[in-house]
Amino acid sequence: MITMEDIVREGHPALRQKAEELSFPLSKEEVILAEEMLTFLRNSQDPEISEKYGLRAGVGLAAPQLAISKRMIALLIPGEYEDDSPELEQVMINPKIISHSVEGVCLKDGEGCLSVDREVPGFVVRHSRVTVSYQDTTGKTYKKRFKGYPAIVLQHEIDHLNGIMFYDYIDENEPFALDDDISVLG
Ligand SMILES: OCN(O)CCCc1ccccc1
Ligand code: NI
Repeated sequence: MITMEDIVREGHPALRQKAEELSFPLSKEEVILAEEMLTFLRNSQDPEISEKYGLRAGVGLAAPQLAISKRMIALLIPGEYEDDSPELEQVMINPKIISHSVEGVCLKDGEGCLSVDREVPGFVVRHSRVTVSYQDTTGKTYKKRFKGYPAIVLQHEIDHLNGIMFYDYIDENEPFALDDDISVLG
């Protein structure tokens, strides 16, 4: 199972590389990796398992965070209430933002990252809405629109495939500076 030891931290070259597209059919190892990434997110959100294995809760994970420079991400965004089904539970292969809104959004409390063992305060302004094409592990292609928190998480993960970290967007001099047309979420 994937644990925190498998997640590389800032300074590791994989976090600053452009990851390679995967070709289909996926290898057995790649299919297993996809399942393991989603399982990590489920475990990280489970009070008992996360406590037992010392997992930081995550709603997304990108293969480069495992020092695997491949364009694969996993997303597990809980529903609004405890017993709801997840808002988004998906492994995306070769995800690509094919269009996005002009409007911007950011999370009121900023962002964090499993590969960053420190707080980096500041607003991370992202596209409010994105249209993403991706494939699932069988190679089936999808084109879907996302908004709100899922859109933010998705952009954070796709950034990892391009060697971008959330704090790259934070203005060092004015971390909480905001243009007045940016909506703040959360
Ligand atoms: O790359 C995944 N990861 O580091 C876990 C945190 C994901 C995440 C946290 C805050 C806002 C967007 C995305
Ligand atoms: Ni991250």
